[in-house]
Amino acid sequence: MTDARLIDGNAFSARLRDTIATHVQTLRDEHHVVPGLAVVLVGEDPASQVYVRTKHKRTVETGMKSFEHKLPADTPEREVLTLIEGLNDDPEVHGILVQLPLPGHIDSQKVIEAIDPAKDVDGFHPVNVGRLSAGLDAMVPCTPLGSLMLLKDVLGKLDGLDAVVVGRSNIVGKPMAQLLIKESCTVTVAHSRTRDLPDVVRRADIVVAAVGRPEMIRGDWLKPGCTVIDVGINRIEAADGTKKLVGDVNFAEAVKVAGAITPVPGGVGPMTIACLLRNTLVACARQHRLPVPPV
Ligand SMILES: Nc1nc(=O)c2c([nH]1)NC[C@@H]1CN(c3ccc(C(=O)N[C@@H](CCC(=O)O)C(=O)O)cc3)C=[N+]21
Ligand SMILES: [Mg+2]
Repeated sequence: MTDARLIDGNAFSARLRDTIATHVQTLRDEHHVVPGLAVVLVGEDPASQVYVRTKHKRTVETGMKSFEHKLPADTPEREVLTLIEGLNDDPEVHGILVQLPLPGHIDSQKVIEAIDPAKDVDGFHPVNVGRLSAGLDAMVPCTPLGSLMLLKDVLGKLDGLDAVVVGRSNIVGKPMAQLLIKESCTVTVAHSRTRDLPDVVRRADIVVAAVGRPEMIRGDWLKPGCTVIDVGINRIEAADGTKKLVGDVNFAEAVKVAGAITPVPGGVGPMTIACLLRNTLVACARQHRLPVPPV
């Protein structure tokens, strides 16, 4: 069999960012409104610093305003909550993202619930979680939204397909399952306690891997021709001592069996950031009661 088609998240996200930039320009020219995204980073986690820098760069490139708030690791929880209250009230800020994970002394759920649901571009606030599960207009979490865009690009209509989501996190697994249900897939959510996981995965036309375990999903777990979305981003040490980035899927094996697969890096990661910009644009249009651009 020929190798799987590579799903190019870099190229897809670049096109999406171009489309978003066009709508940002229109908002500016016709309505004198500039979408603004505030990113809050607490502490100095090196991976988080890289992500926040990339988000800032992409936000500015797209023509939006970027407001970065970098706080020391020992910032008291109440100071973070006060900052969020200020951002909620700031008319220049349409989207608020608090980079996770937060330091251990801060209750992440409390911080998430302090964000105005209309500005919750991560889609983590319980109001947005509930709205998504009820099939209402919601801010949809960026990684699942980007994953769905890639799936629709590869497969067209998804209805009737068997989808297995491996991982049940609030950030990826659960919202991914909601989106796939909405697309009329038959959805299974597997996790660490699932029995006979390889057999469960083998039934899937669509596999979404979001477990955070490097290369856990093996090639012989896959139905030939299936579509694999690898959400994992794991930094591991290769045999020769160098650091490398791998997903939750054993790519070398999976590429021989799957019909299409996302690489790591260059798959879902860049889609997450493009969807963050998309959500900020949508949030801005809604807050100004303007038509929501079709992105
Ligand atoms: N409130 C919050 N919202 C998030 O959306 C959020 C978060 N916290 N905490 C951390 C995770 C992770 N995340 C990524 C974003 C971009 C890439 C990305 O651009 N990856 C590139 C480069 C990877 C690299 O070189 O490190 C790629 O996969 O090709 C990856 C991961 C957003 N997250
Ligand atoms: Mg915590």
